[in-house]
Amino acid sequence: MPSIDAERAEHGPAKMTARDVSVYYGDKQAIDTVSIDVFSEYVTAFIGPSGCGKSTFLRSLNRMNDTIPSARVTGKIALDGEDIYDSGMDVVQLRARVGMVFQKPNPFPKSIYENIAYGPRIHGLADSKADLDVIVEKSLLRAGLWNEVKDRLTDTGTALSGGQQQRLCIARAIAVEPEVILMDEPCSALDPIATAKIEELIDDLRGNYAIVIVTHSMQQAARVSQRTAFFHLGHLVEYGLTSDVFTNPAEERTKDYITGRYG
Ligand SMILES: Nc1ncnc2c1ncn2[C@@H]1O[C@H](COP(=O)(O)OP(=O)(O)OP(=O)(O)O)[C@@H](O)[C@H]1O
Repeated sequence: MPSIDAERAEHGPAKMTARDVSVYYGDKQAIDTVSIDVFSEYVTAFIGPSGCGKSTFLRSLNRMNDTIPSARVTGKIALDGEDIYDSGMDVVQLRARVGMVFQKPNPFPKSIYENIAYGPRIHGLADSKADLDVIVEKSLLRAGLWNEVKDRLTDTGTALSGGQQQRLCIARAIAVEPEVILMDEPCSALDPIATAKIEELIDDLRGNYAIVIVTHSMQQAARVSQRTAFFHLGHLVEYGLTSDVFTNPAEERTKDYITGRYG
């Protein structure tokens, strides 16, 4: 496993750090004292058997768990060194900086244009309609969707194919200039061709963001990520270079999982 000091020397400080993070739903503990550093310009994959807490931990990184009344987070999570659970943290602003893409594409029931324009408008990123037009075009271009939708920007986003809807959701996240993009099984509702397009897109985007992806597919983790974190029963068992985790795991439990012994 590459040391965090080596990562810092290469990439500067971690974009996000979690220290001794535990997450509870009522009395039930779903995540147990997880510490991890996430770096810009990397795709970090969270893998592990169903129910091990991957999504729970992912959601704690932009306080999406706040929307679940029974959920409680302890420990410390920082973005650029700033505690995201501090009472002074603006959660709307945090979720723009740490964007999220969900398992099921969830465009707003509005036009393609409006799906992208909404965030930049409420975050004051555009002074004029012309500015907004530029943001919409740039975001759709970056998400690899512009050519497919440029002549139908007023059509409703929900009329697009599943893969296009997911790229629209990625464009929507990008439009508010995030630093981190969290993706919770972003391809699980898509066919193999749409999945391949999203994977290509993740690779294209990686240079500009810290990307964290939860995936059930070890092949996908191996294809898209440079770092892999293996979770089991709420614990972070192993975190390291994807190539090491898949070819030479340090922990027996990781080996059992990647060789298909459980999961
Ligand atoms: N809203 C919730 N209320 C109560 N318990 C929950 C809630 N969401 C998740 N859990 C529980 O927390 C544990 C971790 O769930 P989580 O969805 O984070 O795991 P996961 O690894 O992402 O699973 P999967 O791969 O199946 O999506 C599970 O035992 C689950 O039942």
